[in-house]
Amino acid sequence: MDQAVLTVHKLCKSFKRTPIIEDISFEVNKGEIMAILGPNGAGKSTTIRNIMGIMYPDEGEITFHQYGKAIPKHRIGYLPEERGLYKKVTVMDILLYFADLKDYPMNKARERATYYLNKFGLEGKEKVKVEELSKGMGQKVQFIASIIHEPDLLILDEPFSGLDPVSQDVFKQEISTLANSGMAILLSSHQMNMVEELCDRLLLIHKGQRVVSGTMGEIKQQYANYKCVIRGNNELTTLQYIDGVVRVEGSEQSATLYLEQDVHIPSWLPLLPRELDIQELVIDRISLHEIFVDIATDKKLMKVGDDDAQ
Ligand SMILES: Nc1ncnc2c1ncn2[C@@H]1O[C@H](COP(=O)(O)OP(=O)(O)OP(=O)(O)O)[C@@H](O)[C@H]1O
Repeated sequence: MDQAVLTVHKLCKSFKRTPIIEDISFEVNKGEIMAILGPNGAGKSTTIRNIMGIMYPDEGEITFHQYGKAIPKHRIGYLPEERGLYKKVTVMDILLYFADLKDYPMNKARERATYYLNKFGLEGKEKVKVEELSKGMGQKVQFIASIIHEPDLLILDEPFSGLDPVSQDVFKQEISTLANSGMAILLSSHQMNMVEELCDRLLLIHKGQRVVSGTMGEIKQQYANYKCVIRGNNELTTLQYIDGVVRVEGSEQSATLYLEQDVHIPSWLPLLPRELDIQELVIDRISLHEIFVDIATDKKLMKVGDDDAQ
């Protein structure tokens, strides 16, 4: 049975009477990685800031199950979108400071700080001032600061932005390890590949509204239709009129045919005209990235408001 750590219920928030978040609901369970996805300006950070009590919802409820409505600051870790640490302080001092803010024992904090600094390739940086770190190093220190006190719930606003691919992988692995140890994790991102590989469930919002939500498996099954890439010299209009094709993108040399939902591939393949020039043919499901782009660019009419995916 899933154990909910955080529930957001029918959250609404407007700025100057303009609705920014409309009726957003989701849960984050123990040991689970939940992602809020959405294009720039979708309302991801606003949702997180309402959870963190940085701003207040106009409507809706936020519940921290074991702790009720009050934000259990000692049990939450938070990596804000606005990065920044006190510049003149050393790395170890800043980490101990954050632990102290959460009343975490100093000896344990020092141990954990050393462990994570080593893990993130920052060994020997304990006495270096924050201002001397590179941007990525600073982000790693800030990440450590968010988990130093062993929170039950970790909220990461765009954790991968500004990191090189190696550091992204280090973060990804660590987030996964933390979830396996029982932490409930909510993260926002627009890096689809990361979310696809890392997260158990996701909520895709667009213009402040839920567009898609569910487990990765449910979302792929429901929205990730097949696509067929054909390399060869073919007229795009010929391809467009093949049964089961929703739209065609690409060039006459390499075209991508997006297929209708529920197309049965063995039945569809014989529908390809015999005169097609096929040098290469690949059939695959569309990726989360493509689902996201389709929605963000309003290419596909998604089922807004369907409750069966959650
Ligand atoms: N304090 C504020 N006052 C007025 N409008 C705001 C405020 N904060 C956010 N907004 C608006 O709310 C919308 C959502 O912003 P938000 O930062 O939540 O988006 P986001 O999904 O996190 O985007 P990004 O991926 O670009 O960080 C935007 O249109 C933004 O301009």
